[in-house]
Amino acid sequence: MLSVKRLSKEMDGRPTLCEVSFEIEQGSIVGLLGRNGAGKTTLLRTMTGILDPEEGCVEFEGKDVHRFPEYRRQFLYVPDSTEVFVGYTPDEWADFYAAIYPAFDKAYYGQLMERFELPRRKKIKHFSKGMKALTAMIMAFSARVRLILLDEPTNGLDPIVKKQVLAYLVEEVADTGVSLIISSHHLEEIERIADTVIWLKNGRIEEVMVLEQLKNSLHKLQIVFKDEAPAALLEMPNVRVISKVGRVYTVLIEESGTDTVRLFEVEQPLLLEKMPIQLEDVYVFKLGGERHV
Ligand SMILES: Nc1ncnc2c1ncn2[C@@H]1O[C@H](COP(=O)(O)OP(=O)(O)OP(=O)(O)O)[C@@H](O)[C@H]1O
Repeated sequence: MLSVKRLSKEMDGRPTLCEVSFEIEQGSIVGLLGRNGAGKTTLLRTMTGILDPEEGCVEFEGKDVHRFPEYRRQFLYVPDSTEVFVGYTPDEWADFYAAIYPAFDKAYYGQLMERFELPRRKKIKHFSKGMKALTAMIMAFSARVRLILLDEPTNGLDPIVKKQVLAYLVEEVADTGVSLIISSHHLEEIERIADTVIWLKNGRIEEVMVLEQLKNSLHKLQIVFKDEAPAALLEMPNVRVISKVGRVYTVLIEESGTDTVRLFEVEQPLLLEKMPIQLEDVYVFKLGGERHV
């Protein structure tokens, strides 16, 4: 549906995005992860046409969105702040979007505002941070676009509102087939909802991971050996020891079957427990140790 092709962008003369390429399929949720300054916002702003790339392009169903701006009406960028709209009421914001996005669904907008108990005629500047974030998302989903780009949508939200927002995002994707790209620093949030994760580092894609596929090819074991730990097993190329606390080893094993896991069982350890795989484990295994974004 959307292809980002070798996108490069400079900010203030400094390379900020370098040859970034990936695809987004209909109905998918893509997590965009990276540390502060990795280039996430610049990528989202370049994808939506707010910024022009130096090199490369963004194609929506084969059309270059920088050359054919009308295709940008098929997607919508939700920045991490709603400052632009603080002087508006939600109803005025909805009118503004309805003028830009031809499929804006006013009835749906009304339903969602009611569901989340948000006032429609109060100025946004009097809203709390959580209310502002929810309103921005409601506007985006009411626009009935094909792709929504969310820049740190859960930033500053309390845990209850955060949970509500994440559940709502998944529900929208399931109901409408809209695609989402969500930038975040939070592995644990993204892993709950994304099907693909893109790691951005210094403006470059470090890794694109299809989560289900990866989680199925990785095993995590907690093991306590009877005697000496078998070095030959722990040093196998598809095995990585991620921690050793006393005699307790936590290891990751990459394989689609269970042959290596069996080799550990043959050792008859005192304890061998299979643990659930988390996105952080995938990151540690693939990218080696740098655990925090
Ligand atoms: N308007 C701008 N003018 C100059 N440099 C900029 C501008 N916007 C971003 N940059 C630079 O581009 C780099 C990437 O910034 P960007 O905001 O895209 O990163 P990010 O991954 O979204 O970071 P964060 O997680 O902190 O929001 C940074 O080095 C930043 O200083």
